[in-house]
Amino acid sequence: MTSQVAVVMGSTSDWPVMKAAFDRLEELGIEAEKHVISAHRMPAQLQEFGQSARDRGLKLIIAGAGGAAHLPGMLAANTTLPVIGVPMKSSTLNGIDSLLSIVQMPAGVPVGTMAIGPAGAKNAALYAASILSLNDVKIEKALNDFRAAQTQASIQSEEDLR
Ligand SMILES: Nc1c(C(=O)O)ncn1[C@@H]1O[C@H](COP(=O)(O)O)[C@@H](O)[C@H]1O
Repeated sequence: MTSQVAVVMGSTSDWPVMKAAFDRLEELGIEAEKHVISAHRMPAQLQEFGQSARDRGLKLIIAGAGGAAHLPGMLAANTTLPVIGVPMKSSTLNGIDSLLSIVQMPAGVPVGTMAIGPAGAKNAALYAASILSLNDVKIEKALNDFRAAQTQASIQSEEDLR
């Protein structure tokens, strides 16, 4: 089956965080593939990946990177598919560098930017699911089920506290 979403990261060191996005997509029944493609270290591969993404049948790209995190923006520069960026928490600047590199795109080339770290990675998958649910009732149902389970877990944790 063709993947609907590509989870792309700048380094294998980003995988422990980006796995949260990949796993959440899987839980929602969304076919995904994963790649390490650095805009800085693999510029030709990055361009080729971005420019062929739509023709390969992908619907959306989730891109995680840290530090001078140009990967999501450079993917967005090479495709008109939606790109969702996830800033990694960097060791020196706590991910503020990653966040600002991803969020401050020039007008004309948008990247939908999530929060720093694992919460951002999980929300990237949920946000991707919301977009795909516009044309897919199975994903819409999976999202509704996820929300209902989340609400139930919160109610239960409140009751456990008493
Ligand atoms: N921000 C980028 C890009 C890019 O934007 O092209 N390529 C790698 N990186 C980031 O460098 C950090 C350290 O990478 P290494 O652990 O490989 O040294 C990672 O968080 C990666 O996303």
